[in-house]
Amino acid sequence: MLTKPLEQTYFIIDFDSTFTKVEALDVLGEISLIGRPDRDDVLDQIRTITDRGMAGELSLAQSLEQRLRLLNAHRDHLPALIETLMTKVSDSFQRNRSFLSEHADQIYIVSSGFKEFIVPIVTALGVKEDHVFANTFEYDEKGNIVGCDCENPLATDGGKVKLMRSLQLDGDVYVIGDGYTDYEIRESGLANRFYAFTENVLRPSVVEKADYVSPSLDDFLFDNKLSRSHSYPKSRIKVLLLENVHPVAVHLFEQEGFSVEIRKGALDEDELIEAIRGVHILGIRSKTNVTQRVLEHADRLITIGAFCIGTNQIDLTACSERGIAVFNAPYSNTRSVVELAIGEIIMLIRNVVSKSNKMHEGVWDKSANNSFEVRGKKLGLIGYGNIGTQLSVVAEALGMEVYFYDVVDKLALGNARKCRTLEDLLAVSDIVSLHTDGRKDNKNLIGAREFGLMKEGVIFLNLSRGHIVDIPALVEAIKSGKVAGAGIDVFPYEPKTNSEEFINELRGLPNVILTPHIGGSTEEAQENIGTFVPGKLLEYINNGSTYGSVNFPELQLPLLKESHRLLHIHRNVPGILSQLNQIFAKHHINIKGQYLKTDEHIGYVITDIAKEYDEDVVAELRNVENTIKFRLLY
Ligand SMILES: NC(=O)c1ccc[n+]([C@@H]2O[C@H](COP(=O)([O-])OP(=O)(O)OC[C@H]3O[C@@H](n4cnc5c(N)ncnc54)[C@H](O)[C@@H]3O)[C@@H](O)[C@H]2O)c1
Ligand SMILES: O=C(O)[C@H](O)COP(=O)(O)O
Repeated sequence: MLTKPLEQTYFIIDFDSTFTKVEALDVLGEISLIGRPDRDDVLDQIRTITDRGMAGELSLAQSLEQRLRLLNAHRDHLPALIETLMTKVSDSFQRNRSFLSEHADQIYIVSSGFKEFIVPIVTALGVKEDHVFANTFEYDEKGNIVGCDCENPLATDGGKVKLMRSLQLDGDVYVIGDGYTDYEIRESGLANRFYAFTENVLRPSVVEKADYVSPSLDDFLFDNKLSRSHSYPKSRIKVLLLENVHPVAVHLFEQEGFSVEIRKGALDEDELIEAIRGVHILGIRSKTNVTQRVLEHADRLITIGAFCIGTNQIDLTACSERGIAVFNAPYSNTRSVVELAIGEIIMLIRNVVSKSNKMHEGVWDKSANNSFEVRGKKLGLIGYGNIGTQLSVVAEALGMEVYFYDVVDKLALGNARKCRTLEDLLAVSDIVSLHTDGRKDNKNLIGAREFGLMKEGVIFLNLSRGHIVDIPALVEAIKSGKVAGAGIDVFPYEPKTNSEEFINELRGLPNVILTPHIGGSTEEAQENIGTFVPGKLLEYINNGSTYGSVNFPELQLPLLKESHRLLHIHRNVPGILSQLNQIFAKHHINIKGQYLKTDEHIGYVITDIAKEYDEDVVAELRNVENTIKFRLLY
């Protein structure tokens, strides 16, 4: 928080690696040294000198003089430098242009860089030209840059301190910068606070001296309750990703400026309770159970991403009741499951597994007994959703006859035939493949009775969820010969990590392919999921859109432009919308757009309002009875 009124507070901002992402003289070197065989070596030398200067190991005069000599630059290189720097303005400065222009009277740029390139960049974002204090180049008669104006205090050691003394600012002075010379202003007593700016570079020796660390300008503005582009600094949004989620997802969240923690395996309930505190976004796969108990400890959780299809591991009702939106990737790995199922059907019906095992023991058993083609065989699909339908199409292409049974009336694709009952499907199929979702009611859907109804010598596949099949009944059916071959990818209990032993009664049985829940584990699928799910989570976090959520009323919203967006999640009881609108009316709030969608548990109201609003409104909206969660987007 500011300690003096805004008009009596001055913001002294560094240029290189603070206002811009880069050191301008490094960029100038990249331009001026083009074509030189030793370019990379010289650029390395320039960077080393810059870093030593910034860390306080070299005097400023030494650092400037040595770098200018190595640069060999010319006046004609400056337009290209300015053009490049324009694209390198720090992201949070770009986002907060309005702060720079609205408070131009309080903002000064104090830099040991050069006005020739600083002025065009900072004035384009609203800073006043006469508030820029920096060096100027000296040129020879051919336009070569040969040095700098030595009379300028900023060209000398302790230059920023001398300059600040001469400014005689009457009020509080806050310095924002990444370098040691910025800290020196505070050390000299000419500033009240020094904020180490770490968005582009983190210098431990500078951070150590800082009063505060600002990972971005958003953080600085948030901490001082100043006008800003984001209601909450992105660096403070914590993302926890479990179960080896693809690195592309980590990259996407980091690119957004969020703080990301990753863990390789799944966590059990107590471990997750410990880890979930302070987390805003949780990313899991099929093995992490998000229970009511876990959610009771999720003090900051806004949204959960299931980086897979199944969401049966998440207590969706409890999430809705707490206003936590859950998203998954319903299509990204379906093809991978289908390909594995087809491969397994062929391997099992040809008895390849047993033959291969024997070969490894030195047994040559060439025969056609119990080996069949898939062409013309009857494939029975239980569950005709995204995977079942895709498998149906691919299997038909191989010449199989497809039958399916689904609890919902589904359109048959191609020549597939719908079965009226599960019993009808079991009676007709040579191969039975399970593709239902993992809802609790489906526990032991396939047990002794169902195996009894199948054909003798049936091939059985489960690549859906482990609890849907009664494993002792399957073991019995395999031992009796009823099931001639089985492909099982999912199990009622699955090891949490790769170092835990897999214990199951199916181990060691003949013509059984056991796979460690890898139906969706291909490079392609994981990368697809790693891009898709963060896309959904970011749309929700940044824009409020819930399109594709598995537990929230779905709303696809227009992008937020020149408005604030109020997101209100409440228990679905009558009268909430009118209460919200009464509050808006009372405060003369200009509503620019409003959207409402409800489901049986919750209502979701989005209201876009003009940027100028009375802060009391927010408190009143939060206090509306039956409010579950409230967020404000800038
Ligand atoms: N092994 C893996 O790695 C892997 C990968 C992806 C998906 N899966 C699992 O595969 C299964 C299918 O995925 P999907 O994307 O096709 O799901 P989906 O939701 O699109 O389809 C499931 C279908 O099953 C039907 N259904 C539910 N209960 C049924 C029942 N008792 N009898 C008949 N039909 C029933 C539903 O009506 C729905 O049409 C899910 O359990 C999913 O979690 C596993
Ligand atoms: O639900 C799914 O998509 C599959 O079961 C895959 O789960 P996984 O991401 O944990 O492998």
